[in-house]
Amino acid sequence: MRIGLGFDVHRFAPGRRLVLGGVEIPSDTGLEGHSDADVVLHAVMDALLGALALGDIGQHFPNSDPAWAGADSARLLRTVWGWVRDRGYRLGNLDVVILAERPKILPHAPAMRARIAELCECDVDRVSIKATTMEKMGFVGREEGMAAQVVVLLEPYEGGVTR
Ligand SMILES: Nc1ccn([C@@H]2O[C@H](COP(=O)(O)O)[C@@H](O)[C@H]2O)c(=O)n1
Ligand SMILES: C[C@@]1(CO)OP(=O)(O)OP(=O)(O)OC[C@H]1O
Repeated sequence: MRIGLGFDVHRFAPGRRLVLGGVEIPSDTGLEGHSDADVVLHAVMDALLGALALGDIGQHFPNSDPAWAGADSARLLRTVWGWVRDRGYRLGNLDVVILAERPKILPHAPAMRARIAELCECDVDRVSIKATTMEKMGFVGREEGMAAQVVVLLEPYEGGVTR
């Protein structure tokens, strides 16, 4: 078994799309980033990479590389998940906490769970999404941006998938 921890932060930016957990959420304010700035999938990828001691997403998809400008983070996660699968692991479970004053995350959690489960080739009941505000404290509380934290457990598995 391997455990991994991921954390990411992105600043709010008016006029940008808000993509979280591979799902576009209607909002007049999105997140700033070189890629689509999907803070949730970035933390998922860092957790997976951490579990296998493969570094972090910045090493594999540098923000100085024009190839990743506007990148769909779901596409990057597919690549990272391929590395996990090729090493003979399946997803045990994955737990996400989104730190955001807004928008309300819970109505979008089922779609995010389904998308992450699809990308990580597992049943949706292995993927959890939770959210909390920061009670108006700190950069999240001031609505400057949002953060996501993820813990993942990988299990050795000859078949490669968890269905
Ligand atoms: N962006 C968010 C933040 C919170 N929630 C949900 O509201 C509950 C209460 O949040 P507190 O920070 O006041 O504890 C939280 O447990 C989530 O269920 C949310 O959906 N989106
Ligand atoms: C995936 C990348 C690619 O530029 O996305 P960014 O939007 O730059 O986001 P960040 O979490 O700051 O760093 C990860 C990068 O590797």
